[in-house]
Amino acid sequence: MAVEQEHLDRVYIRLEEKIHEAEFLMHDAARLGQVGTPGALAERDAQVFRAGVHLNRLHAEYEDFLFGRIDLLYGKDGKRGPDGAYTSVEPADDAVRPDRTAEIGETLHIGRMGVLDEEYAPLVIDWRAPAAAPFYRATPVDPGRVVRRRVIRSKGRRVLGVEDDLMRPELTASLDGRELAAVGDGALMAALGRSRGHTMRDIVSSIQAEQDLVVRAPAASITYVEGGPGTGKTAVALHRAAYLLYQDRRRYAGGILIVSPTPLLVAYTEGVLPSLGEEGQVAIRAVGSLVDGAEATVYDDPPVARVKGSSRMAAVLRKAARGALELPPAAPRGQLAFGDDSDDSDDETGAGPAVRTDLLRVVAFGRRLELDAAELKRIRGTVLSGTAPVNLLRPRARRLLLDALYARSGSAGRHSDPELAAELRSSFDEDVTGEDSFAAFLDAWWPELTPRTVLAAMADERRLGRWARRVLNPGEVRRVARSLRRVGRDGSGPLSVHDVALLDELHTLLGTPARPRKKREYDPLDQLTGLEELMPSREETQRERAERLAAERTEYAHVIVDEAQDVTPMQWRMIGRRGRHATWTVVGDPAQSSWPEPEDAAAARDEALGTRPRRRFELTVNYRNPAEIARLAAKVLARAMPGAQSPSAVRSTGVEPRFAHADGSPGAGELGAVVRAEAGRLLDRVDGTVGVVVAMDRREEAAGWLAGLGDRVVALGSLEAKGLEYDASIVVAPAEIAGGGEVGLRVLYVALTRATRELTVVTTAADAPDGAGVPELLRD
Ligand SMILES: Nc1ncnc2c1ncn2[C@@H]1O[C@H](COP(=O)(O)OP(=O)(O)OP(=O)(O)O)[C@@H](O)[C@H]1O
Repeated sequence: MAVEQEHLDRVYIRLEEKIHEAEFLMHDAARLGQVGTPGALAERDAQVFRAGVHLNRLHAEYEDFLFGRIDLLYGKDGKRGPDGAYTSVEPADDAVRPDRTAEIGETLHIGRMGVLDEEYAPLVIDWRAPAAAPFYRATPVDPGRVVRRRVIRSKGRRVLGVEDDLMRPELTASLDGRELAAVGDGALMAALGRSRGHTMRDIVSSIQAEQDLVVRAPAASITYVEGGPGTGKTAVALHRAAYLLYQDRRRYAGGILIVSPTPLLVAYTEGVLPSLGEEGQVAIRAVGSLVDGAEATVYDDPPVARVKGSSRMAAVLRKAARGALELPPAAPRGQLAFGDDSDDSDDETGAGPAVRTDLLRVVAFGRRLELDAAELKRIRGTVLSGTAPVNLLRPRARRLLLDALYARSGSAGRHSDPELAAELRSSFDEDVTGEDSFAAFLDAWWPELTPRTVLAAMADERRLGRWARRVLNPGEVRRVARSLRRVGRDGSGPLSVHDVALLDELHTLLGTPARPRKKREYDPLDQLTGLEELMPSREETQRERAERLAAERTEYAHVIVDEAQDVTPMQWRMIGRRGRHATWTVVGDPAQSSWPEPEDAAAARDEALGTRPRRRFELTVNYRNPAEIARLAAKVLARAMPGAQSPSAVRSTGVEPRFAHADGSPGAGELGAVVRAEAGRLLDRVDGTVGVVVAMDRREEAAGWLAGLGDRVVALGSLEAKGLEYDASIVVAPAEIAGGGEVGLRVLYVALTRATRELTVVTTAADAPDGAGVPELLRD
């Protein structure tokens, strides 16, 4: 420990120097700004940005900066990489002497960022650098050059402990003339046993070999990862984002999108790796928040979700996008820009006096001209025969209306000279389009449609029935229409996760019409130097800038999909549009899928991912659940997916899951009272969090049961539990969560695999517990 403490002291001295350097650069930049030439300003801007990023990174990674060390044999060749470390993976032929003794040729410390000393020798190697890979990859079976791997636990500037693993225990190796010793008994167990808080912790010090292969897989194609609960899929996906950014910052300046199933999981994982947030390249978004300005806040019932998520909806929406042109003019057709209703307050909402759309009447060249309903229908049909987005077809519709009016006017054949004819035509057009009635007609007859208004229009069952003819059955139409009443006539009401994917599809079908650019606020400085463009506004912090950059992006260079087994076909289409030119990492577990039609989803996924080659990986070890909990969960897995392999749990706590029964008797036997008592018990037994998982329709009730127990305990619906973890969990009424179907069993499997230490199952009569309290679903 003293040896590592000494090294850590040197590292922190160097870090402080680097922080001062970055601060100095920022001040220096401020002086540059006073010179005032555009060149100096641009340079200043870049310098401030770079120094700011660097400073942020130093501050963000400051805690527990150093966490590992490897002692290596001499390499095959003497080549060194840019970080000063030898590059060879294999030991030199004579590195091990015939008597099984060896000399340590190189010692590397691994940390959150690379740090060089004054002589440019590596003090710390960045965990994402190639030279750090052996720290994660080496195993006694395949040690490469690694003789000893050491995990260093520190808090701030103090080394708290070291844990060694010998990768070549058969060797007697020496370092600086002294024999290499091994201390402690493994770092992984220490990491796994720690209690959980409300946010996830990174695993940089203990990434395992099978996980490291995924983290560092080349990004040229699609990286496809499957693994059971707790195998580290989410953790690995996040570390992979950090790795990709480190490895090729320029390429991923195009952005990395991480799609997560719920806002709860986003909140849980967002802060894992500070280096992810720093330059706005990485956006972690819930699948219900992928469309700007739309935020899913409600859940659809499973039968509704099943229709809305199905790829059949794409056909319905195609019809709806076109059919919505025929909405009665009195219907609200706000000019809400897609996903942004903030800057259009002065626009019409269309609620004014109704304009007839079955007759166009104008006066041009002194004559009254009319197009009747049949003619208008023909014109609309011609325009819609194209495949372009509906809103972008409006100029064409306008042109065809003018053509038809011109033909009616009898002016068409008046001039044989083409130039004169063209002149006549253009003055005719001017005459017509200058009339308010023409503009009003066009607005009513070919309104600018927004995704929200079309979605709102689908709440009318008869109308939706027309649009969904031969695609949805009447029962499905009724259910979907009914659920959409929630979004209100103008579409501004609450949305479900599935509605958001529909909005995105509609956005594609409707298109965003070109708008005149918004005038910028007048700034006298603009005219002098173009300063506004060059300067990050002084009030905007690094973080805000990052968030703004992320928000403005609509396509990404790499897309990571977490919990991919739950992504519906319509969601795959939405996510696919954000990664048309991207490479992908897709992680999931079919055994945890709450989506009932896997084939439909697989087809949509393949469409989104395209034909790029896929590299498949499997994670096989459960790092979350102790064996006692994993064994119980495996029983549900056997019912949900007969023959599926459960991941093996790495540790055991000796504490078996507990069963408590609520028999419905007043007082202590009532469900709420039993759950509350069990929650209280678990809060006493663990230091960290307790999650109480209930069927979706019991969420509010459950929150009431736990009132006053503090913020270490939370109630959540079974679909919200996805991806989360707690020190202890209570699964309430398994039969209710499973709800009688195969999908429900998979949801129950998710619920049972959330705890890192203790699990309590509370049963009701519907669970038919046996003499030992074990419910039917959890018996062999
Ligand atoms: N190598 C590791 N070292 C330490 N902890 C790890 C390691 N791998 C995973 N873990 C921990 O195990 C837990 C489960 O990881 P994670 O949530 O990424 O699993 P998952 O496969 O996404 O699970 P689920 O399918 O249930 O969502 C987390 O607390 C994570 O930090």
